[in-house]
Amino acid sequence: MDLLADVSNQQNSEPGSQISHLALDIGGSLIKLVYFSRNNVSRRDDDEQKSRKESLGVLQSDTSQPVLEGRLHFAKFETSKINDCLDFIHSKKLRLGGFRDHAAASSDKIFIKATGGGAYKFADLFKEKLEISLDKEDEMNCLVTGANFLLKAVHQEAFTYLDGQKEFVQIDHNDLYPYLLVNIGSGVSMIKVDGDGKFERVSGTNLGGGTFWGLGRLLTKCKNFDELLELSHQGNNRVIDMLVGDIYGGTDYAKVGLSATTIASSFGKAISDNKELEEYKPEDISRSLLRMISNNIGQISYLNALRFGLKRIFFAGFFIRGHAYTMDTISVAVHFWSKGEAKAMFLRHEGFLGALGAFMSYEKQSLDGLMVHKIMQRFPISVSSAGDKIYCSLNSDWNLNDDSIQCSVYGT
Ligand SMILES: Nc1ncnc2c1ncn2[C@@H]1O[C@H](COP(=O)(O)OP(=O)(O)OP(=O)(O)O)[C@@H](O)[C@H]1O
Ligand SMILES: CC(C)(CO)[C@@H](O)C(=O)NCCC(=O)O
Repeated sequence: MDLLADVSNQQNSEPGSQISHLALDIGGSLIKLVYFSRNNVSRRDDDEQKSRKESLGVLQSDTSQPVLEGRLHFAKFETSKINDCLDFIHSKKLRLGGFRDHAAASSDKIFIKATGGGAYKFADLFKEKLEISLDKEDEMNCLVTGANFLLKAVHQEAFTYLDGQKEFVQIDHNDLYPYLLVNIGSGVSMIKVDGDGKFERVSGTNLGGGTFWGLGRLLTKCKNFDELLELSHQGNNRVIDMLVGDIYGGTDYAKVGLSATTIASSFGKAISDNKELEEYKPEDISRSLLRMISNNIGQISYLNALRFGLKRIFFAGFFIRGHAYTMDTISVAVHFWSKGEAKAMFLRHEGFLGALGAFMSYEKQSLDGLMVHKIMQRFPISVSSAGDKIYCSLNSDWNLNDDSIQCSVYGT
């Protein structure tokens, strides 16, 4: 099996770099891409590498030399604009990140790892437009692989968010499992994770990110997702939501633990307001909608955690978008229903779990003659069983936008 980048000297759009290992996650709303572009390492760069290695905290006794350096890139496209994605792959020559399977009947075929429903739906399109065959990886398996990798390999990956306070969670590798992974994409999957490759999709809900964006677009005329999310900042959900206090004449229903400000019925005020849609502010609609979806997901997640006795729930998926109000609502729902027993946690690289999982599935294939068994940030990882390591240093905020991280590969 050859990685195309190993056998080709073709240029790509970044001078001095070569693409290897492109992986795709083609979902109902978004296509996510992860790819590695490497720079050739020359002797001249030795000093720079040494200082980088030191800054990454590689042990002084580790005398290994960097074998290659490069960047791990992340990009996303709306699935409805798949042609933009195909153009991107073409223009950046990302197809070089595929591989040829010599064991297969026609060894001239180029394969790219792909997951998500679109790996099936758009397989013919990729063949027709880019002459690429998609090597399909199971979506849930990729999500779990991506989540386990991030939780184990990336420092300050998981955090809690409550009352506007973000707090990073120290992950104990020996005490990570079991946990509930809630991936909020177009729809929502809830997966009980018991170990590496050990998981079960225990539940899901069709009220997910697609519902928020779809209903929000119809009700507010917003043109893009971020605009809708932005609107929710300025909105007041109490204008449309019917609160316990609205029903109980301003008082709590204390006997069953419901405060006057608890939402009794999302959008319930619209029943009796006698107002037309145009009379509601789009920002109030957006806020109510965001609260409704987030609350519901938080509640179902908690119920599933309860069902299996899980204390930790990790939320991921591009719906979250690192958005304060979304995370706060989910956290409050989990806290409220579990009476503080269960903990909602979020992942900095929320949207790329599936794509990273597909990317990791290349790991048994050669990269520059090496076997790459782990991609890891310096922190706080043990030596990989195969010996070869990639250290990644993260730049500060790449979870929110398309970005890349610096990686160095050190053979041992
Ligand atoms: N720029 C954007 N355009 C569209 N949706 C966005 C955008 N940014 C965030 N979202 C939200 O993220 C959701 C998609 O998340 P994600 O990419 O994790 O799922 P998906 O893989 O497309 O869906 P599924 O796994 O259900 O097939 C959208 O439904 C929307 O709520
Ligand atoms: C169908 C998938 C798995 C596609 O990613 C996702 O959109 C989802 O989990 N939807 C929810 C389906 C349900 O369990 O009701």
